[in-house]
Amino acid sequence: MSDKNDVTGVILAGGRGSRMGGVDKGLQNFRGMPLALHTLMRLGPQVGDVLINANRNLGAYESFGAQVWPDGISDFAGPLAGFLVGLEHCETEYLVTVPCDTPLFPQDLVQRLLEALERDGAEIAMAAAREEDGNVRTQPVFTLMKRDLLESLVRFTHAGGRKIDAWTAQHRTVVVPFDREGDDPSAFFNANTLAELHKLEQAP
Ligand SMILES: Nc1nc2c(ncn2[C@@H]2O[C@H](COP(=O)(O)OP(=O)(O)OP(=O)(O)O)[C@@H](O)[C@H]2O)c(=O)[nH]1
Ligand SMILES: [Mg+2]
Repeated sequence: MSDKNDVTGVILAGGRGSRMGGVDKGLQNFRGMPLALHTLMRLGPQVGDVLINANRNLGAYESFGAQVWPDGISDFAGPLAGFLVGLEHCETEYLVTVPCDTPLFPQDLVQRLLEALERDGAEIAMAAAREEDGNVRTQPVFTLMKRDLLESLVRFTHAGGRKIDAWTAQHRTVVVPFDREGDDPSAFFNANTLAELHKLEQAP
C-alpha cells in the first residue's frame, strides 16, 4: 500500500478565468486568503509534494512557497496542459490534480483515491460527487494517476486531444464517489463566477 509520500499534488491555476471576467482565479480572495493558497493548505497535508501550475503572475504563486510551472503547450489548452506539467515534474509514483477554484474539497481526497486505485489495480482514479441537481457526476479535474502515464498524455495532447475524459478512457480508471454518509455535499462546489465565489464563502 502506497501512502501520501508517494503522491505529488498539482494545483491547476492556469486557466483564463473568463467567466470571472478574465481575472487570475487562483489569486481571488476566499475568506480573506487567495483561492490557490487555500487549496495549497488543504492539499499539502494529503501529499508528499505540491506544485502549482499557473500561466500568469508566477511570482505571486511562488510566494506561497511551492514550485510554480507554466504550461508547456501554448494557448490555454485546458486542464490537461496542467496534468502534463504535473507529470513532467512529478518525482513520485503518483500525481493528483486539484483545481484552484474548489476550496472546500475533501480532506481525505487523496487517501480515498489512492486506496481505490490500488485496490482495483487501476492506473487512474477519478473523483465523483453529487451535484446540485442530485446527480452523481465525475469530477475530472480531481484525478489521481500513475506517473508513468506521461508518455501516453504527451501523445494524446500532441495529437490535439484536449478532453480529460477522452484521455482517461484509454486507461484502466476507477471512479470514486464521495457521497458517503458524512461526506460534505458541497465539497466539490466550484467558483466559476464572482457570484459563485461569494455564495461559496457563505457555505457552512
Ligand atoms: N494549465 C491550464 N489550466 C487550465 C486551463 N484552462 C483551465 N484550466 C484549469 O482547469 C480548471 C478548470 O477550469 P475552469 O473552471 O474552466 O477555469 P478557467 O478555464 O480558468 O475559467 P473559464 O475561462 O471561465 O472557463 C481550473 O483549475 C483552471 O485553472 C489551461 O489552459 N491551462
Ligand atoms: Mg475553462
